[in-house]
Amino acid sequence: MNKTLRKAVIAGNWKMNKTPAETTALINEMKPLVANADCGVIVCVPFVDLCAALEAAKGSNISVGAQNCHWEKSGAFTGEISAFTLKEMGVEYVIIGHSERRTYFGDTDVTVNKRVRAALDAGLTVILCVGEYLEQREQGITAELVAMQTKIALGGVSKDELSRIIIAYEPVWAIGTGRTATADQANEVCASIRATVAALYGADAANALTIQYGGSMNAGNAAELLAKPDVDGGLIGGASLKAPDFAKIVEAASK
Ligand SMILES: O=C[C@H](O)COP(=O)(O)O
Repeated sequence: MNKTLRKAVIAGNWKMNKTPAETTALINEMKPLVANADCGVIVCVPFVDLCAALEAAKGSNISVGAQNCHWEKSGAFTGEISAFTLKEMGVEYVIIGHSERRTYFGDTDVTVNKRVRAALDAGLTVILCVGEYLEQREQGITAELVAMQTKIALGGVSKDELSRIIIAYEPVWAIGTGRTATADQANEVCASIRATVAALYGADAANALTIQYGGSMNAGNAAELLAKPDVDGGLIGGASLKAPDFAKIVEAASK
């Protein structure tokens, strides 16, 4: 697989952090620090911060994403937000299937697939998260599990639409724990995801797919992880909330 065909993408997942005013301040701090990036730069902010983020990011190389979307266009779904609403606002990306959604809010492989479908229909680009729990890694079923998550999530997604999919491999045991997968572990699973996608869509499509690693990636370990042949970027939680740290990861991805 030829990594040079793919541009790295660094996405910050702010999770449930930052108010609108804090969003404006953080993006304004980030803008000059990432202005020369030679990689995609995305910030995925809470729904209520999207307006502030879009306004602050205007004219910069920072793109804005949401952290979830519902699969229906509209209707009686209290507390949910549709992909079409996000698109109309000017949002370009949406994270779907994050393990925190799967663990705390009942997202399943099936609803992840429905959300992916809706996001693509609305014209968004999806950051699709897959990954295993520690027990599953210890059982030796990581590759199978991640392949299954990937296959179900991509059900009904065409080869053309795959160009609007980024997959983020996030081992659940490495999220917010400070315990990072080794670069070899991250690369091994990213490569297995690419093989799954190759079996579904062919080698060319798989070779063009951006596959990120997420799970305690930070300014100190990013370069080693990003140097691996199948790791094409990062989905960053904690370290994306500090502009200098996020900028260092972006710099590591730009080399
Ligand atoms: O979406 C981001 C991941 O959950 C990683 O979070 P973290 O960098 O805080 O471990």
